[in-house]
Amino acid sequence: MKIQLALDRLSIDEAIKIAGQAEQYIDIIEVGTSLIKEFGVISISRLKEAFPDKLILADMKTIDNALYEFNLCFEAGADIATVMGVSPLQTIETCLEASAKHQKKTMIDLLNTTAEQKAALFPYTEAIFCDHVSKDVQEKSGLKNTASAAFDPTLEWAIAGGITGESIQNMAGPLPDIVIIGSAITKSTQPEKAAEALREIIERKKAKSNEPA
Ligand SMILES: O=C(CO)[C@H](O)[C@H](O)COP(=O)(O)O
Repeated sequence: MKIQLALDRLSIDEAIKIAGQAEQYIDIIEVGTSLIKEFGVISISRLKEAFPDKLILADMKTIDNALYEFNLCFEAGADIATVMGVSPLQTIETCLEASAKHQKKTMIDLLNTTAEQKAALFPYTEAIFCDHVSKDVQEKSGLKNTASAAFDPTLEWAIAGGITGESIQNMAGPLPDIVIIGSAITKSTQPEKAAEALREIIERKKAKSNEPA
C-alpha cells in the first residue's frame, strides 16, 4: 500500500512545507484540486521542483476538455492526473491517450458513479481507480471511506475520503494499492509524526494480510 499525501486548502509554500515534513513516509504527493483551482498549474510545477524524485499526482478532476487539461498537468510535471468517472467515455479515453503519449498515468475518480458506469470503466485496465467519499458527503453525512468496496484485484486501486489510522486498522478484505490521506496529516499539529504513525500502521496491516490464515 502506497501513501498518497493529499495537499488541499493550503498555500503552495505550506503544501511544500508539509510534504517535506512527511516526505520519507509517503510515496505520492497529490497537488489537491483546491491548490490547482486557487493557484493554477504553477502549484504542480512548484511541487515537482521541490520533490523531483516523488510521484506527483495532479488532482485535476477533469470532466471535459481532457486533452488540454491533461497536457497542462503533464507539461507542469505531473506523473498522474485525475479524471472524473462520471465523464463521457470519450473524455476518459482522451485522458488515457494523453497519459500514454506522455508515458504518464490516469487516475479515474469513481465519485458518484453508478454500478453501470463503473462496469463501463473497469475495462480501462491501464488506469488507477479511486474509490472516493467526497468532502461534502463526509461533512454533511459523517461518512468516511471504510475501504469496503469490492476491489477487483486485477486493477490498481486507491481509496480516499477521511482516511485515518483507525480506518486503515479496521480495513477488512483485499487492501487497496494506494491510500489517499489528506487531513489526517495536513491538519495534524505534527505532520511528520502523523505520517510516520500512518506508515507504521500500514506496514503492520500489510504484514498481517500476508500471514497465513
Ligand atoms: O480529493 C480530495 C477531496 O476532493 C482529497 O484528496 C481526499 O478527500 C483526501 O483528503 P481527506 O483525507 O482530507 O479526505
